[in-house]
Amino acid sequence: MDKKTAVTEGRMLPVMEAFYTIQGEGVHTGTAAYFIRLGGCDVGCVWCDVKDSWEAEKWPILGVEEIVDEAMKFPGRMVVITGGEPLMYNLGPLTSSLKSKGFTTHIETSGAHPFSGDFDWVCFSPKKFKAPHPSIYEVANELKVVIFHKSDFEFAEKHAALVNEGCKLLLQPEWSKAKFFMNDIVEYVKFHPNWKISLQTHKFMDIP
Ligand SMILES: C[S@@+](CC[C@H](N)C(=O)[O-])C[C@H]1O[C@@H](n2cnc3c(N)ncnc32)[C@H](O)[C@@H]1O
Ligand SMILES: Nc1nc2[nH]cc(C(=O)O)c2c(=O)[nH]1
Ligand code: SF4
Ligand SMILES: [Mg+2]
Repeated sequence: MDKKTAVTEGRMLPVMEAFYTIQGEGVHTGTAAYFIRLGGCDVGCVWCDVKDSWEAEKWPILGVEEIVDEAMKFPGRMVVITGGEPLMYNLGPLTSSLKSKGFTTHIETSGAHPFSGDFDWVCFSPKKFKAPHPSIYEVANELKVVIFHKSDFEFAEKHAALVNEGCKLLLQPEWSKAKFFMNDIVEYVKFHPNWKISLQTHKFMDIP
């Protein structure tokens, strides 16, 4: 079997790392989860906290069965597929295999590529560096906007107007600017109570 074709079809994927930890961000903060971090991203966020992931070629190409077998070794049944940008790949085979084994499937995505896969929870974090693909808006369960500049509040509202009504709205301080923007974010949420604050709690806990 040709590896390139298998990756195109989503039967094999470049895996940077996979680890069992606590979901540190967003609506499901505090829940035990197995993270699968796929290699490759073409979005190029200046403040990305996992720039090492960008080059897909650096990471081993693994078969979906092998990826799922590893996940099965841990007691938690929530899987978070992240990256890199996971929607660069066809996530159909990986998510259907995970769901057949009883996992709930979550994704962390910028939405910059067409949506694929069978997900129970979609966390959409749009970026100014590469516009989202229109397919993400109707499937997003959570809109999580990183605040790095004061103009990001307006950017957040622009995307909030495009997601479904039930979509949860969260503002997350960019890690290096968190102290600088914390007061602005707190005041924003106090006066726009349809938004909540998301913190990268795993960084405070010093866990992966
Ligand atoms: C590393 S990204 C990988 C998934 C996908 N590429 C994305 O951006 O959503 C995972 C999450 O971390 C957020 N993130 C990345 N760097 C960050 C930083 N320096 N401070 C706060 N959040 C950050 C992203 O916005 C995203 O919600
Ligand atoms: N603990 C933990 N929670 C996370 N939530 C989203 C993450 C990501 O990088 O996608 C992440 C991560 O890297 N670690
Ligand atoms: S889209 Fe995600 S992985 Fe890609 S550069 Fe931005 S934060 Fe990093
Ligand atoms: Mg992270």
